[in-house]
Amino acid sequence: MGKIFCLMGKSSSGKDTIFKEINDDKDLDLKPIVSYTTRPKRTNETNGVEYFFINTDELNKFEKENKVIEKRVYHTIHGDWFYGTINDGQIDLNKNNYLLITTLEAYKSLRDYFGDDKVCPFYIDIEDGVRLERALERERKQDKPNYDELCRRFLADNKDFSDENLSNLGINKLYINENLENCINDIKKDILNLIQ
Ligand SMILES: Nc1ncnc2c1ncn2[C@@H]1O[C@H](COP(=O)(O)OP(=O)(O)OP(=O)(O)O)[C@@H](O)[C@H]1O
Repeated sequence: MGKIFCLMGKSSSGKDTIFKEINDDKDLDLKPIVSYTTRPKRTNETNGVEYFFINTDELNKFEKENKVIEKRVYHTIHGDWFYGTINDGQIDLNKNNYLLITTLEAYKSLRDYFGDDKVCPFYIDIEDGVRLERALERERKQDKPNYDELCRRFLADNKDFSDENLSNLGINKLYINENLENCINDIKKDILNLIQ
């Protein structure tokens, strides 16, 4: 039976960067689970790669069809942005192992839905000062940098990913993303052990 590997971490901890490398690794041969969001696409993002970008009507349609495995809402300064995992036919644990970026809440929902032997957490961490610098550098490159949202998310993430929340979910291993290559290698090694 396949497994679902969940990459988690605060904003700008490096999830997207690490996801791309792990996803490209031929030895691991993981299939990506692409989440859905109603937030606007960033300049360098592609629909169906980082996320499927949908509107709230499309999300409501999935709900009516009972296809929403989990969803969360963020009350941003631009209104509510939804993120979620949709049972759209992407996931078949008889055939593949999967990789996705997710939140603690979503990890818990996935674990409840598929079972905790199938859903494995990979929590990425980096010192807050470094994370803020990386977030700012990334935001500056956007067509319309949104520094208010960057600050809101930075503060919100520190609550969402508190030590207490992590320990309540039994997540006690952190993958420190100081040196990208080392962090990726640690994650790859542990995933390989879990799928062999
Ligand atoms: N080890 C690293 N060293 C230096 N820069 C890094 C490292 N890891 C990631 N970055 C850079 O930090 C920024 C944030 O990384 P990334 O976009 O992957 O984070 P994220 O966790 O997916 O963020 P978000 O949840 O906000 O989308 C990017 O510009 C990325 O290139």
